[in-house]
Amino acid sequence: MYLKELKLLNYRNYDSLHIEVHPKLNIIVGENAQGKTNVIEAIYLCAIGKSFRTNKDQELVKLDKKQAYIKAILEKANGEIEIEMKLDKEEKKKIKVNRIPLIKMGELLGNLNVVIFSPDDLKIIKGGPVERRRFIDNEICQIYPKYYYHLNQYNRILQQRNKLLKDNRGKKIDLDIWNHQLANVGAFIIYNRRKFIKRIGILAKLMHRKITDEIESLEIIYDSSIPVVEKDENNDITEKFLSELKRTCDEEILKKATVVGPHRDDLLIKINNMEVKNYGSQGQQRTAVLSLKMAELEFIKGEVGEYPILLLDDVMSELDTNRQQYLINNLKNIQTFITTTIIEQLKTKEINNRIFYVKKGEIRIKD
Ligand SMILES: Nc1ncnc2c1ncn2[C@@H]1O[C@H](COP(=O)(O)OP(=O)(O)OP(=O)(O)O)[C@@H](O)[C@H]1O
Repeated sequence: MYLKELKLLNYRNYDSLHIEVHPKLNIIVGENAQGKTNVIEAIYLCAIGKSFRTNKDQELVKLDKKQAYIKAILEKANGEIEIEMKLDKEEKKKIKVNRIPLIKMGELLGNLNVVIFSPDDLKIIKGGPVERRRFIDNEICQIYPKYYYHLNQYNRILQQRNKLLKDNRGKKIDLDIWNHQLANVGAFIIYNRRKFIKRIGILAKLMHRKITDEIESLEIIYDSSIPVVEKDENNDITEKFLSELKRTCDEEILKKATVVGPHRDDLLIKINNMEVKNYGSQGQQRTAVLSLKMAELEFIKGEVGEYPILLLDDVMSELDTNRQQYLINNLKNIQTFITTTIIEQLKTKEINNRIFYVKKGEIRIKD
């Protein structure tokens, strides 16, 4: 799949923008704070329905305006798709796909697939478990909308269950109905996360071996708070989840919160058997993220039959020449958007590309 056109009105620092983009490589160049990431963000928004920088839609609307509008036209194997989004400072955003208004946000997922790689992604390695859970959930939601609905449902049940634990101030309460609901939906989440991590883990291991000339072995393991084993199906996980809830009931009354479940799970990321978070050098941490991102591209291709669009926000300068070259060499069939402050750094001569020069929310094109 690839993006053909992007239109923005009153979006961030853009009054009005209409660009036709290159099916392969698009380089967005400009000094700091000119509007490069804003373009990437608008594309991401059309894929996921929310920004990767903020949860507040009103921040996306130009400061002195009430509404913003985004239109993206894409080409996919089975035809053209038009995604339109209206953002309002006072109302919920409205989305149309091929001119049909969407009723639920989840309906947007799967129309446009993207993989984003920005300096913030180092948080997948260095940040807390919440960052790693966010990474897994975002990826699975993109290709499996049913997961998105289950995740929302799990969070609602969890919130209500935690509220009951809080309101009861340390007294014993009967949570049986809640336990069954939580375990059922939670098992679906754990099952799918493990399946995803297993697949992406194999791909990332391959990528990492190639990038490091066979020197390093990358391993990614789903570390669940429920003692699941390889062969466990959904039902087995539900049973184990229920018995863990029983086992931890005194602890949760004391802590007034649910202490086991997918909301407490994590990922272990290891290089040559050592956790990268604690023992990896900066370079190893960056390479591990690069391997993960390359794996995501292949994973989505395997799932949906087409490569997603790759958004590289300000990461080229963070990679050494070898890593940059590896990345560029592997992008030949993938539409890519790169933001950079210095065009000279990019050695992309062998690939057809279009260069966009950004200055104060205006874009000039050079082919
Ligand atoms: N809602 C808004 N209304 C008007 N301007 C905005 C809004 N949100 C952000 N901006 C402006 O957009 C600019 C930042 O754009 P962007 O994040 O795309 O920068 P960039 O070119 O990627 O910069 P850098 O190289 O520093 O990452 C800033 O000048 C900021 O003031």
